[in-house]
Parts: sequence; structure tokens; C-alpha cells
Amino acid sequence: MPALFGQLAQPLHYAERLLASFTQLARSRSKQQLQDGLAEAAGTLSGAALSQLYLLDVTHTQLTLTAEWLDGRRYERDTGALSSDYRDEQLLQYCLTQNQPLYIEQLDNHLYATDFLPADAGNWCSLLCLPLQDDQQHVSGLLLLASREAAQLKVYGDSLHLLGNFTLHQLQLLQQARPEPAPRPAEPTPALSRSYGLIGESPAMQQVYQLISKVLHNPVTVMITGETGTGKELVARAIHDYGSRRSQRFVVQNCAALPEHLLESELFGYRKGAFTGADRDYRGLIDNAHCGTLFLDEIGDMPLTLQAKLLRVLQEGEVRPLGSNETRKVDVRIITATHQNLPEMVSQGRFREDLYYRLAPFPIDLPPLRERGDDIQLLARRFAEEACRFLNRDACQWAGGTLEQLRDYGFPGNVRELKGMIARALLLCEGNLLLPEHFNLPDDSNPSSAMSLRDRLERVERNLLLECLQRNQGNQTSAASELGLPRRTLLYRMQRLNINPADLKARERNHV
Ligand SMILES: Nc1ncnc2c1ncn2[C@@H]1O[C@H](COP(=O)(O)OP(=O)(O)OP(=O)(O)O)[C@@H](O)[C@H]1O
Repeated sequence: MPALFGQLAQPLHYAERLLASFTQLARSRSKQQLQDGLAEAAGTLSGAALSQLYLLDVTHTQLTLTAEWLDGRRYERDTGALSSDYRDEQLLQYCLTQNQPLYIEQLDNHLYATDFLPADAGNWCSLLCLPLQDDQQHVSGLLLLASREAAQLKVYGDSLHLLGNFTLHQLQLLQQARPEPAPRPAEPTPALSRSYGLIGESPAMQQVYQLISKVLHNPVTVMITGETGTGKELVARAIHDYGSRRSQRFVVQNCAALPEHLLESELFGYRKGAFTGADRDYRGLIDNAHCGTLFLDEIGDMPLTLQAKLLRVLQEGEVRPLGSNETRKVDVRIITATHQNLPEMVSQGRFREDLYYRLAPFPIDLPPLRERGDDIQLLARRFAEEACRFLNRDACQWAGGTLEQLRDYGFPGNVRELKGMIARALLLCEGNLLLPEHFNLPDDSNPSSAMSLRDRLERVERNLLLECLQRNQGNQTSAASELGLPRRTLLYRMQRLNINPADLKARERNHV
């Protein structure tokens, strides 16, 4: 307690008033009453002319001014005039993203934009902004004090921070007890409200957008998984571009692209003379991404020795360049991506378990394109429009059945494959009419040239026999008996279906 009130002129008196404010807030029965109550208490306790409460919405993408206390009374201004998105308010954004109190004794309006302060109420001099955390310790709002003269607002920081957090807790309790009706969405289709620059409206992609919204303002380490070409890098960029670090760097490194020693010096940097050829100091990518985001693609390909070094960066928040005895503190948000099955790699000792758990507290799994339903048509149309614009061509037309055929195709290369297909088709088509033949879809998606029934049945039978042989460690006698066939029939079918021991080995390898 002394640390809370130590610097105040009348600590006991202040403590009594603070206690009364806690009690008052605990009695509040509505959200607005609570919010106004906090703004009033903060203004009255500190003597600051202005106090404001800002809250983040559930998706943590918008910051709204929810209560304001000015010169001893509740202040209501036309909030429509104030952006409900704090994106442009750098002081507020700083406080939210750093999760640190911000105290400015002498506001210099040339240095700081303060459009969030009521301009018609005089000139503002000192400011204290406190990030507030919810029960899960996530930053969920800001409590702000401002005075017109130079004032030591800082001394109220700790106690008002406690009061603010208590208010958030009470708000959560009220919400649980009596959920208030959701505000009317501004847009007609709320489900499609935000896609962060990605194309897709399917339920699978809506789920991805929902997950993205959760991590924009929370620097949790994210791991993006999904087949090749599903948009993993695009999602990583979206998290950076729409999140609180957007004004800082987004640094990308593909871990499969470089041999171990190069990847190490690229990521961690080196000092002059660290190895032959190191003729100058070199700042690594981790250092370069300080305050920003480092996207490590194909993390499953990172060699084990580097995994240990990366783990240290995550645990200690510091990086040590090659050839240096000194470490440097870094604040980097790490996003990783992989198309590999990392848990399986962990069980095989090919990926460190401790690193895996550090990297994957918030996984986002991107669905393959074939599971996104009508998104295929939507993406195809959009890509074609973009390409026509780029090529300075008139908008193209789609011949009947073309989009339907695309929808039926499996797209092993996912969105990247579709994008490439559209670009190629536009070059092939004449008169801007896209026809099925311009897409050169593989046979099995084209009903007219589909595999015959016989071929399909043979494929099924081949797989059945291979599985059975594998279960029986290649022993043909046991496999034949499990299948209820004479051994010579099995041998005949194997010969007919072109099954040999090499197939079994390849299959075993794929299953490891
Ligand atoms: N939902 C989407 N909307 C628009 N474009 C997309 C979408 N998803 C992917 N793309 C495009 O598809 C291409 C491949 O995307 P990206 O490189 O992000 O995939 P990836 O999963 O990281 O691939 P890889 O596994 O090969 O690294 C890019 O051109 C990207 O712009």
C-alpha cells in the first residue's frame, strides 16, 4: 500500500476516497453506469480536468470512447465526430501495444497528435494513459487523464490502474449475468464484415478471419498451418498489416531456402571476424524485426541447432549475433508457417518439443481450397478481374459450365494453383471468353474423360492389397489368408496390378 500512495500529499485521505470509489463501482448495475462511474472517480480522485475511458471491442480491432468526465461533469460529445477506430491515434496505440502506462508531463502538440482530447475545452498540458487488462490479462481498454496545467498525474497511476481493472472485471461480470443485446451491425452482412484483404466468404474462411481478429492486438506467437498455396504468408501479412505493429517492419525468412550456416547468420547476424568472410558487422533479421513481426516460413525445415537458438530468443527476448559475447534485447512478434505435421516431427525427434509449444500457442489452420465451396468461383472471378485490369484488357466473360468445372477440381496446389491457372487461361482465351478447355484441368476432374470404372476399381483393389501386405510385413502367405484368397491368386493379382516390394517400402516410408 505505501507504494501506491507514497507520493501523495494526503495518502490516508486519498486511500479512503479510493476505497469509496471501489464500493461505489461495485454497486453499479449497468454497463454505462460503471463506465461513467470510473471516468468520474478517476477525474475526481486525481483532480485532472479530463478523464476518459476507452474500450476495445470483442474482436480487439476497434477502440471506442465509452465515457468522458470533463471539469466535474459527465461530458457527452458527438462521438460520431471522433473516429471509433484508434488506428490513427498514435499515443493511444502506443499504450495498447506496449501494454505500458504512458506519462507526458508537457504535451507538445507539434510532437504528438492529440485529436482524441476535446479541442474546444482548452489547451492540454499533462497526460497519463493507463492500459487496462481484463481477467485473462489481455489489454482491453485505456484509462486516460489530462490536465491543462503541468501536473504530476503519474502518482495516481498505480491506484487508478487497479480501479480501472476492477471496473473491467465488473463489466465482465455484468455481461455474463445479463448479456446486453449486441449493437446493430453497421454493415448488412456482419458475417462478411472483415476479411483482412483475403478473398473468401466460406464458413471455413470466416473462422480464419475470426481467429485473425483475436491476435491483431495481442502479440501472441501464431503458427499458421495448411497445405501449400493456401495463403499462409498472406495471413501472416494480414496479422501484421491490420495489427498494432503495422507501422513497423514485417520481415520474412523461408527456413527451407538457405543452408544451415547461412540461415544462422541471416537470422542472428554476426560480428566482424566471426568467420572467414565476415568482414563487417551484420545485423540479423531478428534484430531488424525489432518492434515488428518476423515471419518464419517452412519452420519445419529449421535445423535442430538453430531451433535451440530460436528457443532462446523466445524465452529470453534477446539475440546474440555470431562471434559476439553480448546479447541484445529484442521485441519481436514471431509468426511461423508450415505445411508439415510438426507434432509428428516432434514425436520423431526431428523438431524440438519445447520450441513447438512455444511457437504454437495460437494455431491457425488454413483449409485447403477444395473445402472452401463457392470461394473457388469467387477467387476465380476476382483473379480474372485483377489480371484483366493488369493486362489492360476488357473484363472477361465466363462460358457456361467453366466455373462449375473449376469448383469440381481438387486443386492440390490450392489458391496459388488457381491463380496461375487463371493467368494462363487469360493468355489462351480469345475474345475474352473463358472456356473449360482454357484451364487444361487434369483428366479426373473432367467427367467426359474420367477414369473408367474398371480403372477405379483396380486402384481400390491395389490399395487394399498393399495395405494388407504391409500389415503382414510383406508376408504373402499371411496376407492371402487374411484376404481369404489362395496364395497363387494373390500372386496373380499382384502381378496384374503391378505391385512389387518397392511399392511396399515406399508406402512404409510415407507412413512414418
Ligand atoms: N484467400 C486468398 N485471397 C486472395 N489471394 C490468396 C488467398 N490465399 C492465397 N492467395 C494467393 O495465393 C498465392 C499463394 O499464397 P501464399 O504464398 O500466402 O501461400 P502459402 O500457403 O504461404 O504457400 P507455401 O506453403 O507454398 O509457402 C499468393 O499469390 C496469394 O496472394
